[in-house]
Amino acid sequence: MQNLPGTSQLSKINSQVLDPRIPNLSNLDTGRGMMAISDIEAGEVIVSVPRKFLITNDSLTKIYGSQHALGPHQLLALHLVLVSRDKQSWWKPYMDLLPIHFNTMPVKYTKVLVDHLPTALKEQVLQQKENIELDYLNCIKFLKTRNETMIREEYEWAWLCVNTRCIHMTKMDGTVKGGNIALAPMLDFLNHTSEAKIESGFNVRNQCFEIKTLTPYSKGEQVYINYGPHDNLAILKEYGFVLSQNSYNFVLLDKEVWNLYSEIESKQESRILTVLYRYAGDYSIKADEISFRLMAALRLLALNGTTEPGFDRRVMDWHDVVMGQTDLISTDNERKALIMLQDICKKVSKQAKNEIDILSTITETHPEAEFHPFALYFLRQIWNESNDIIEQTLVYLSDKLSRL
Ligand SMILES: C[S@@+](CC[C@H](N)C(=O)[O-])C[C@H]1O[C@@H](n2cnc3c(N)ncnc32)[C@H](O)[C@@H]1O
Repeated sequence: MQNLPGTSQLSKINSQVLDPRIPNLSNLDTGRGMMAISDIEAGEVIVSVPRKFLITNDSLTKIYGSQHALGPHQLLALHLVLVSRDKQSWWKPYMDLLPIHFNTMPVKYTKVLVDHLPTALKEQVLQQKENIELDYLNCIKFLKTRNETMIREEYEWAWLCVNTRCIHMTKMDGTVKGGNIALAPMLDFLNHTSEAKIESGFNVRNQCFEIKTLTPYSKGEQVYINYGPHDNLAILKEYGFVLSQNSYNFVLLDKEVWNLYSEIESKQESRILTVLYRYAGDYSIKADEISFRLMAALRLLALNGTTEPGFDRRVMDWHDVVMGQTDLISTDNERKALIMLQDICKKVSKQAKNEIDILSTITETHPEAEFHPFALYFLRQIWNESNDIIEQTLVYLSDKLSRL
């Protein structure tokens, strides 16, 4: 990949092409990326894109006017579709460098793989698909006013370009918070690691969008930015890849905990849910952590029956633990809560192992199915990571129970 002449003021980073057709499933396969061409110190600005090269909502309003109901993501995607049709466009060198497919993103998976996405991810992916469709229909309405049209595939490609490459415009001096999304050519060739520490924003003094690295790099190393504190499920959904090591990974156990609630609450009135109120949902485990909310919910579920005498007293004890005034409600309650979690983990581990087995033979059981090899690799990794977290939690639980 060549630097786009004049589109950025890159000083010490250059770009490198890795052929996307050659499957290389190693940690380093990030597609195209930026490389340090000399040592870079912490605190240096690594990329600086002048305002006139940013594709922002403001710049698009100058082209398309403001008499439309399109949001920034919708309009940026529509703009990419229209510009990609213009073979004489000044932006052609940039357009030619945009990805040609997004087949590693779950939203593009065929049913054979979608059926094996973790439930929470599957729901989010279906929602993303619906968002793309709604945005497409809105843009079609707008195009009709200009006697133009476009096909779904064109728009989906452009929508995903924006999703995976946009920046959030905030001023570097912090005067404007929230900001807006925009495309910043060249800067969007920087890949992600969770180790990278950066500061970014629009510098009002020089009218450039800048990224400053707080991590030093040596000549020849790939330079990274940080897309945010995302676990691999979120990275896969939004960007179509996974990190080989990701300390943000977690397993969500909401469905399993709600099942326990419904078993209890179907027999009695919903007193537990009333008590739970601020701790409802978001029950997760990480490799070395059981979330506070999850333990709070399980301890409540482990209180003896809501209709049995003394329930209100026991709920007060539960409140004391939640407020950090005491560690345990009682040894019996703690044991019950941990055993509940152990049962949940065993069930979820069985499901994860089953998915890993199915995915390991899916190319033989579904020879007709078409999918990108990375898509299958990423999906297997997601399940393996979940299983590792669950197994580590099971080891922790059995140790903890043996010492209670
Ligand atoms: C902003 S673009 C970065 C440039 C991109 N590599 C390219 O070739 O155009 C974001 C995309 O880069 C890829 N990517 C970024 N960081 C990555 C990483 N650590 N590992 C693998 N792919 C990565 C993903 O495909 C993601 O959707």
